[in-house]
Amino acid sequence: MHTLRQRYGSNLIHTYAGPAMVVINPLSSPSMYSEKGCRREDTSPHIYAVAQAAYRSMLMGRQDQAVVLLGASGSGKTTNCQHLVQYLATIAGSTGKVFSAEKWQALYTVLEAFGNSSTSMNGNATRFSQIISLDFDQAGQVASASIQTLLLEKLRVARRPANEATFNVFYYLLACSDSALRTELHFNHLAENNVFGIVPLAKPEEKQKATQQFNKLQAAMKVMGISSDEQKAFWLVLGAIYHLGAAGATKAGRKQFARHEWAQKAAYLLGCSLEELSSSIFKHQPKGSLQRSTSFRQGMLRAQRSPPAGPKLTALECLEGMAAGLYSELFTLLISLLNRALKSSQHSVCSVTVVDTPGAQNPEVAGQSRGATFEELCHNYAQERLQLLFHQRTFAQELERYKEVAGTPRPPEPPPLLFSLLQHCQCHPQVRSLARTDEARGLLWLLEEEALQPGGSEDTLLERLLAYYGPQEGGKKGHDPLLPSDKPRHFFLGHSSGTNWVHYDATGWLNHVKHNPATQNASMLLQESQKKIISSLFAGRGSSALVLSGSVAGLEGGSQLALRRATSMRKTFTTGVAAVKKKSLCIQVKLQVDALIDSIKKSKLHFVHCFLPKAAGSGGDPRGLPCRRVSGSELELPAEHCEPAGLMQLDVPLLRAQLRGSRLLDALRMYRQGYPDHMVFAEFRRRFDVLAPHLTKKHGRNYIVVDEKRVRSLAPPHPASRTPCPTR
Ligand SMILES: Nc1ncnc2c1ncn2[C@@H]1O[C@H](COP(=O)(O)OP(=O)(O)OP(=O)(O)O)[C@@H](O)[C@H]1O
Repeated sequence: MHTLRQRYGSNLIHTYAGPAMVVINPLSSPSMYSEKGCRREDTSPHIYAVAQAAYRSMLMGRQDQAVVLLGASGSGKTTNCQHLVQYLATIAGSTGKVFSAEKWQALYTVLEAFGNSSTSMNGNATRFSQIISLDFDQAGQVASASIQTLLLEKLRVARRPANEATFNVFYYLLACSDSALRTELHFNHLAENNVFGIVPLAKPEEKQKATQQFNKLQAAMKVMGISSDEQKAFWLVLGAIYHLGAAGATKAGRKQFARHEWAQKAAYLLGCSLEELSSSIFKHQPKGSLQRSTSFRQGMLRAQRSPPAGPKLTALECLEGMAAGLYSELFTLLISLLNRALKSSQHSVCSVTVVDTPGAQNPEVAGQSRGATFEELCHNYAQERLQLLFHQRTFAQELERYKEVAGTPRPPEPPPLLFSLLQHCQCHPQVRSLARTDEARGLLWLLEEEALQPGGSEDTLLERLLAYYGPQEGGKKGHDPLLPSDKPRHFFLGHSSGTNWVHYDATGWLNHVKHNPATQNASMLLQESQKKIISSLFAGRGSSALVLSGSVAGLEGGSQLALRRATSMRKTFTTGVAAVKKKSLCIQVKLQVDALIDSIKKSKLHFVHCFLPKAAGSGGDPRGLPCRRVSGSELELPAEHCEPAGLMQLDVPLLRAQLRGSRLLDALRMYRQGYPDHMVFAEFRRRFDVLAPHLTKKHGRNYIVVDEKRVRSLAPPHPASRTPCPTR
């Protein structure tokens, strides 16, 4: 370890913690870990070491492996994933050399363009969950690969929190320097207003960078085998979404476009008439004058027969639904084209899967005064479920083992997780009615019920939620996972075992989760396009099993192993609750996370915890922060290598909260009792003591005692102590 630090400077503060690993900075050279078969204890704790451990375990046991990355938004999960995949591909090599480093780089360039955007917590945040699987042959070489994506934040294309951006690709396209393409997309004259907030970058240097990014994206798509005609189809649909935003929608009276000239451009790019476009967005039904294909008309008739329940959607919500639908279709197509480039007919025996989801979201950590959105709730829910998986593998299974070892003290059970509050439903899905009951259902279920109830509102939703899970009279203080806020339709949820209190704003959630027919009509519009380059790409997609309720992409299955994974995911969507409720948007969120968990739970799991060293601050780009990552040597190097101000950049309470929320100390206690490996523990303590030197003291040689009272007093304040709660 010492040698590595001398060679690579400011890179290492990773440590093993029993079955999991902490990574605060992943940058290092693959050559350090170049031997395929190194044992874990021979290598320094590092993201490459995780990759190597998974690879080695797969080779030795012929068992599928999965690496799951956990942590807050901006803590470096995606960056670590990229290092991990690139490293695996490099050390394993590939059959017939079909997977070059250039190909992996191209894959990530394309994914980042279409799936990332700048948020208050991360200047390049991933807005979808991805499962990347590398399938290996008998000789341990990469034979094939595949990607599945879920939980795409598709509404971001039309609506998002103030000061946040839409998907990167829009800025790249708006800055493209190809004049023929600009003319074709009607980009020579841009609108002054855009209801989706899609506007070109203002600063010349940003514009120039976006132009370069667009060229890079085109090159990457080419590397991934996406032809220029296929690329053109992408630009046309993205251009149409931009023009729909410029067209806007009426605020009152008849639902229609506010500016028809821009809607006309959108219709032209999509290859349909203005009337067809307007009908599919606002009327959801055909007019007698629609002359086109019967299937288009039949689809509209289907929509007419099953009108959405509850209060009507506004014209703007219909328009947003169409934009989100178009983008979701485009993203699904993209993933399927990427899989086309990754698949091969080579026989594979085992796989290593890497799971990257958007990190835990908390606008307050980024200095934002707004409440968190429904999308942020979904990402936090996925993080809670992955944490639960960590909990099950780290604690539940270990506790079982302890029971078998006589005389071994039983380690404390960690506190319950929040996830049950979010998804809980006790009754059988087949017989569950949608009528309100006194049953303590989870937030996602309650949200769905209230959205379908006449008179349902965010207020009734919160009333019920607080009645089931809020503070009770005589209940233990400080143990409630849910707290009321003094702002209407706001509430607090204590994520990560109460170490990350998120203030949510439920305003508009009911309409948000309502069935929006315009979103579904998007796929039909693309399939029926008069532009062949569009219709040929999308034709047949709606009826095929490529998309599950528009939520999971990449289920084509190129290899045998990929087919197996796809089958497992499909099963999640067709059995139990899913069979009855897969059309419900709220339940879909749960099903998507179920599918994600199901796809990896049979594998041997490796967890990587990534920590954010410092909050992004008030709306700033975290990449611009001077001391972006904590590194071992920043903490330990002599003064000439380490600016004292650098140390001041560490947000120690934030780091402590993440450390507690990750349950790593619990895991360590368990690990110490189960596997007394003095070296590992001593190393962990040496590195992390700096975060809480006064919280730990040594008993005997190597036993850690955490003063829980003191830890609690140093943790971020409980929201109840900051906000007066009138209902308490
Ligand atoms: N070790 C590192 N050193 C310096 N910068 C880093 C490091 N790791 C990541 N970054 C930068 O920090 C930013 C956030 O990283 P990344 O996008 O990987 O985080 P994330 O956890 O995946 O976030 P999200 O959950 O929002 O997608 C990126 O711009 C990345 O370039």
